[in-house]
Amino acid sequence: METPVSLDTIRLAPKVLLHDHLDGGLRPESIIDLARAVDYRDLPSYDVDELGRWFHEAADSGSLERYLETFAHTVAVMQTRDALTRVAAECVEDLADDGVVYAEVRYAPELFQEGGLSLPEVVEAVQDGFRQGERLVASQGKRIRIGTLLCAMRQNARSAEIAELAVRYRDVEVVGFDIAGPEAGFPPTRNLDAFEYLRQQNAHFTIHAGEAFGLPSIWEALQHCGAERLGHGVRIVDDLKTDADGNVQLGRLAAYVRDRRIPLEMCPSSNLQTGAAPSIAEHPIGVLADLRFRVTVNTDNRLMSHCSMSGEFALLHETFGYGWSDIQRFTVNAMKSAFIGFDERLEVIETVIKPGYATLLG
Ligand SMILES: O=c1[nH]cnc2c1ncn2[C@H]1C[C@H](O)[C@@H](CO)O1
Ligand SMILES: [Zn+2]
Repeated sequence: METPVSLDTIRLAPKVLLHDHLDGGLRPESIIDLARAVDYRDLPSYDVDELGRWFHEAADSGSLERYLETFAHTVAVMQTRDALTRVAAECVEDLADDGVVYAEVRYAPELFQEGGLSLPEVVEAVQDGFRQGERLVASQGKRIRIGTLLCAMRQNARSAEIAELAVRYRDVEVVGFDIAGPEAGFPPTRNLDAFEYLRQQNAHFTIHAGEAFGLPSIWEALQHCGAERLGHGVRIVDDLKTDADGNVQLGRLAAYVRDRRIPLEMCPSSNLQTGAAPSIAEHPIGVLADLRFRVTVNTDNRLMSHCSMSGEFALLHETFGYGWSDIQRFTVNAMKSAFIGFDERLEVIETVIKPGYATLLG
């Protein structure tokens, strides 16, 4: 018998997450602990519930720039080796608790040097935390694997250095690179040398594009920079036209994205907060999934958007009526689009995802 789809049953389903920011997913209680440890006095509240609410409300601003301002507090308490390791380990535990079996978690190493850490020290502290978290989860009989993406911030000029760092740590689960931060005024083409280097090294990268800025940003990310995936990419809907008979026509860029199976890392709750989509019912994920773009579902920032993978799927189930076969398709799409090896992706699809959904489908 088919298991009914609900938040609780979605939590049991194996899920794959490609777009989650380490500094956007801290537990409010850990932020308070870490702030006390380093005597950081600027948190808006030292009460766990109130602080959680503050992040969600402050990020609910309708603007990417204001959304990003809330990261000042999480970044401030992540300036030591121990803090980075703890935050990374807790991230793994929280994702595994939610039924995530593979996740690519990203962060910008350049933001964590205020306490004197070198870039390699930052990366090693986070990798230690991910491995600790994976071991803990395995000892509880659950399975999760974490790949890391290193981000360079668009507004800084350190992308070449961060790209080199990603390549240096590629054999210890740093699986790719990204650029993040404010989109308007910082086109991805400012980082061409980094992308050129990554391509020469056969390394993988995704680019935040088409979130706060439209089609030109997506076009540049793909055709100038060579991005393999798009972070968000929601504005690709601007290249769809509905004709008089109600048929949707794809413009050249949208057709390219669909034909080449370019993965869209869509983050519904985050998009509502930054104003990239007006409401969940009008979120482009509906039409893009109908048109069979390679859509994936992601959290972006679990703290700021007060969300989880299971919560995002529950929201989509309520809004668009998606059932297990749709959730499985999004999950397989994500696993196919991961930056780990083909054989490793296949293994997760065949041994974890397909059997998991077969059980739920009954
Ligand atoms: O949705 C986003 N768009 C652009 N940048 C973002 C988004 N969410 C988080 N960031 C930024 C803030 C973090 O400090 C940085 C690295 O994780 O990435
Ligand atoms: Zn993001």
